[in-house]
Amino acid sequence: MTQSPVPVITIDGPSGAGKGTVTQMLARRLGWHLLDSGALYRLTALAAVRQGVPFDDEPGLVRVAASLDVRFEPTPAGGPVRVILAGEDVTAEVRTESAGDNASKVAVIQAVRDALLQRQRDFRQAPGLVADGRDMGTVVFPDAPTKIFLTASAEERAQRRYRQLKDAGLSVNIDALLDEIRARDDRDMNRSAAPLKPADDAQVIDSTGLGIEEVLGKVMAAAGQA
Ligand SMILES: Nc1ncnc2c1ncn2[C@@H]1O[C@H](COP(=O)(O)OP(=O)(O)OP(=O)(O)O)[C@@H](O)[C@H]1O
Ligand SMILES: Nc1ccn([C@@H]2O[C@H](COP(=O)(O)O)[C@@H](O)[C@H]2O)c(=O)n1
Repeated sequence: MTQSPVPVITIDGPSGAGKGTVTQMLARRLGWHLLDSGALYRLTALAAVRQGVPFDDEPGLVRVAASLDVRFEPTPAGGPVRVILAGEDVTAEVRTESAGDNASKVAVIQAVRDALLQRQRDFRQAPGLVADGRDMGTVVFPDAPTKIFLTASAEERAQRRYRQLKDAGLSVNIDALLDEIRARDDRDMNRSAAPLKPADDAQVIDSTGLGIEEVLGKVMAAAGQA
């Protein structure tokens, strides 16, 4: 008898749409594993900077991506996962705006994406996986039974990021954040390698004006888990 594949819920969408937040809440409620695929691109860029590999050195970046020495360590009481790169805790560094921007520069290279593909697929473990990214439904898990494309207006995403950074005690400028979000959207949507777009069979959820619990409810309903 053939075994049915481990279920996957993919959550793709642009930066600041709430993918990470919803993915964490959903994975916790279902007791499933979680893949933060953006972290792998952020870590590739960070490791490249640390190893002195320039972003136009494609073979160098592929080497860095293929040999990433990373561990994701859950914290007690369901706090944020700690990210350990080559033995060093880089949890805060990997979440900065510049780490996200650098990630989107290395993510345009198809060979870098190829080097990270199997590592992402290895997260598919029983009882299930919730996977957050840009190409989870289109490339990494094309057979996922539930695909969500979570979006929101660029203005609202910039506002959310503004509040997040302000709450973290950082000095930020809303217009600069909006420009950065638009530039990242443009790079992610218009690259030739796995561009950001909804899979043909994705359900699109626009979270503009919706609270986090409301969005979670819609995602769970779409996944048949309500
Ligand atoms: N529906 C919502 N309403 C208000 N704030 C939200 C909502 N969803 C997420 N947020 C807040 O917006 C910020 C960005 O959310 P999150 O990190 O989940 O986005 P993301 O799509 O994973 O972004 P990225 O791709 O850049 O990692 C966080 O501070 C989060 O708490
Ligand atoms: N599946 C993915 C995930 C991410 N990227 C690129 O990484 C950047 C950072 O992602 P975050 O989700 O952590 O903000 C993102 O802007 C993409 O360029 C990707 O290409 N594919």
